[in-house]
Amino acid sequence: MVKICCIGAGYVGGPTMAVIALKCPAIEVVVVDISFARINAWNSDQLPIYEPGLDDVVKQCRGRNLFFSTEVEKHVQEAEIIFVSVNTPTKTRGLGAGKAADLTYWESAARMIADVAKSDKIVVEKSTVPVKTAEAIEKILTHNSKGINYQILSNPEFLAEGTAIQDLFNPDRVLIGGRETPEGKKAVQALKKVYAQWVPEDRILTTNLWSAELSKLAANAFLAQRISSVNAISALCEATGANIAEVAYSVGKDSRIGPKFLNASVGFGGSCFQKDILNLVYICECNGLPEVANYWKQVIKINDYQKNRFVNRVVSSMFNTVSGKKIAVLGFAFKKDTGDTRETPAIDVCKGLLGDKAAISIYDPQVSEDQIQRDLAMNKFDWDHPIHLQPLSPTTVKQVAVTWDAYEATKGAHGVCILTEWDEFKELNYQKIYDNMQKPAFLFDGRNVVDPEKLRAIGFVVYAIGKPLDPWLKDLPAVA
Ligand SMILES: NC(=O)c1ccc[n+]([C@@H]2O[C@H](COP(=O)([O-])OP(=O)(O)OC[C@H]3O[C@@H](n4cnc5c(N)ncnc54)[C@H](O)[C@@H]3O)[C@@H](O)[C@H]2O)c1
Ligand SMILES: O=c1ccn([C@@H]2O[C@H](COP(=O)(O)OP(=O)(O)O[C@H]3O[C@H](CO)[C@@H](O)[C@H](O)[C@H]3O)[C@@H](O)[C@H]2O)c(=O)[nH]1
Repeated sequence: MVKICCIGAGYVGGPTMAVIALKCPAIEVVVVDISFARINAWNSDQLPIYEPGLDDVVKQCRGRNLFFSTEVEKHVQEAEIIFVSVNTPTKTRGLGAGKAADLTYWESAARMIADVAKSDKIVVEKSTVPVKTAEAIEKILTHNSKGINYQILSNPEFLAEGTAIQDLFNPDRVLIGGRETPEGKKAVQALKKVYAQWVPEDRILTTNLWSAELSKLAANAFLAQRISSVNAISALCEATGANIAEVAYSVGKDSRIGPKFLNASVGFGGSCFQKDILNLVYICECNGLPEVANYWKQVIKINDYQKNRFVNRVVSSMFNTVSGKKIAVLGFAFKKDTGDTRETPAIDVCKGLLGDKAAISIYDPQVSEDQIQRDLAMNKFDWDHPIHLQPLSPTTVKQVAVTWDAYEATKGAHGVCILTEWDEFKELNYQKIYDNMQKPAFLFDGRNVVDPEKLRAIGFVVYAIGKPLDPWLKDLPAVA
């Protein structure tokens, strides 16, 4: 039986390996991690991540050909193919701080492989890494090789959270980059054979190593760029009376542009877009391409602008102060159908409101109070380190309450901010919410989930990103 080991049992390692195990019953897959808590959770009924469809896949193969273990070295030693899916956060200190990828976890995984391996290995980069990382990994492995042959492949992951299982079952493409030597080509074929169990051959792309590594960064940059483009236009819509939903629909009807990823929002979040663009910017700078670096930097600047703009809309609408006012925040995750809060725009919006001394009451169907408190107390970029290595929150943020019900969160509030597009927020009884709020009652929709006209008919003052402004907001500055 072919044996695969995956180092890193996170949002990528867990679901990808579960799907490989499901689709390839003849392969034994072991996912290993240094975090006992994570592995215990993978072995329990309460998986460590919330992802629609994941429970079912794990239940079908766990204990059959899918295993989760903390015995990292043992399973690395036994495997022929080793996926490395560890964190690659943005560096917080030293050279490239705030931009470059921190490869500490990757390097330590590579050194461990070199230490324990006794047979030839195919080492697969699953984490998102800077271009040329494979060269560095190759050096670590071959300098410590004891005569063992290593082939490094780049096989970046394109799944999105919330739809991971769907994306893995039916990927737009699987990308495999390898060395163009006979051994490199053989390794590419070995990995291709795994995916070919369920992915049509014409969707398995093979390239050289550097193209595969760069394609991942480029794909995320292009996706994020679309969101910043539509968000930039949303500001102009508000200034002119155009409606972003109509503009995005009309623009996306052009088959050269397409309709996806054109939803205006309070800003993009998630552990990938900002981190990967910063990484791309750093690589451009290191390669003497400042113009290219500046071009991509703008995608992040517009995202920051959009989050600030939202906070300023809230504060300026509410008589220029939210001090001591209760603001309900509906949704804290970075998108619907996930409990993940890494880089969620909700963190920046809440911090902005707290800066103006608001009292915040938060409800999210999948995010715990502990997580929210930790996120609001944490420093930038700390959230993408392995959970057990993150600093514990020193104190709780006092002006923040977390509730398990949208009606409780909004009771007695002066304003409501919708920051995640959970489906249940479309179905809330807004009349009931309005009746229990202070007046005038404000609603700020950062995800365009409600119908502003219906809510205005109830009595709310409504701000919705990129939509024609409420008369209340018309003469107020967009950016205070
Ligand atoms: N989250 C996504 O949707 C997504 C999608 C595509 C690619 N990626 C990329 O995949 C990589 C992993 O992302 P993630 O979201 O799964 O991160 P994660 O934090 O959820 O998981 C990473 C895991 O690796 C473990 N780990 C770190 N160092 C280790 C070591 N030396 N040995 C064993 N385990 C170790 C950590 O304990 C953690 O559980 C990142 O490079 C990310 O950019 C993420
Ligand atoms: O039209 C849109 C689409 C998305 N978003 C926001 O953008 C962020 C990212 O969303 P999404 O891309 O769906 O989720 P991720 O899980 O971050 O997935 C991205 O990042 C992954 C990690 O690299 C890649 O694998 C995926 O292909 C890529 O879509 C979220 O805050 C969304 O709310 C918008 O504001 N408007």
